[in-house]
Amino acid sequence: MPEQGLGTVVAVDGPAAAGKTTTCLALSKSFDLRYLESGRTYRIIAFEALQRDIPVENATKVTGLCDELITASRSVSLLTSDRYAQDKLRAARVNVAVSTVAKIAEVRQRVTSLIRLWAGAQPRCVIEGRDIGTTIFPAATVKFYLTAKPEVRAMRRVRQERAASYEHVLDDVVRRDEADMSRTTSPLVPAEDAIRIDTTELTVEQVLRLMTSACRDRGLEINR
Ligand SMILES: Nc1ncnc2c1ncn2[C@@H]1O[C@H](COP(=O)(O)OP(=O)(O)O)[C@@H](O)[C@H]1O
Ligand SMILES: Nc1ccn([C@H]2C[C@H](O)[C@@H](COP(=O)(O)OP(=O)(O)O)O2)c(=O)n1
Repeated sequence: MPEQGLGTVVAVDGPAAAGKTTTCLALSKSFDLRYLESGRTYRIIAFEALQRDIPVENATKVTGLCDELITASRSVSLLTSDRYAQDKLRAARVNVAVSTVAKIAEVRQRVTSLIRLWAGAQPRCVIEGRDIGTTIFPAATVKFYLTAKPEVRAMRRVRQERAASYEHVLDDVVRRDEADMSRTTSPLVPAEDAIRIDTTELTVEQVLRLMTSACRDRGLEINR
């Protein structure tokens, strides 16, 4: 059982620009939790595939690349590698390629193992992604599923990345929602026991109040 002996895990899942990173970083400070952005690893694999002209549809080649990256970074370090600039991992072409990479079951298995290994070494952590509360840590201490209307999420991302075109960002958000929710392996769905928060009409502070209160109810001790 991968979850045996695990410390506190707060799982935060949901679609793009629902507010996962913002709230995870705040919870990480408030409750002294180590933070992991799991989507970054899928982005690194997609980015490297594009750099090396590996077709992202080729599951065998992408899985081979994934193994190579894991070996080169000595296992879990791939998850937290600072070799990759944020703007490169968030480029439009990576946004497109990452959905295909994230569908590959063998890649998901490897990333899942890395995340479990990483979390096993942390006394307390908060992890954001798409399948943290469903597949990776079904027995997480607290699970959140954040969402918001696609139009609102796209507008947030436009402001965040100073993107030129709202239409392009909305198309990407809707396309990734569809890809993440419809894939066979670990699709994006709320865990049955996740606390669902629709952030469409809530401020970050309001969302954080709900999340903080739920964490305290589950026995997490606040830092400050
Ligand atoms: N409830 C909210 N209201 C307004 N803006 C928000 C809210 N939650 C997040 N944001 C903003 O939306 C953008 C995307 O949020 P982020 O936390 O990166 O989303 P995710 O990690 O789910 O992709 C950021 O600029 C963030 O400040
Ligand atoms: N646990 C995860 C995390 C991300 N993914 C995939 C699906 C997502 O569209 C991409 C990118 O995730 P990321 O969290 O960086 O995306 P956003 O910041 O929410 O836009 O990776 C996944 O399949 N499983």
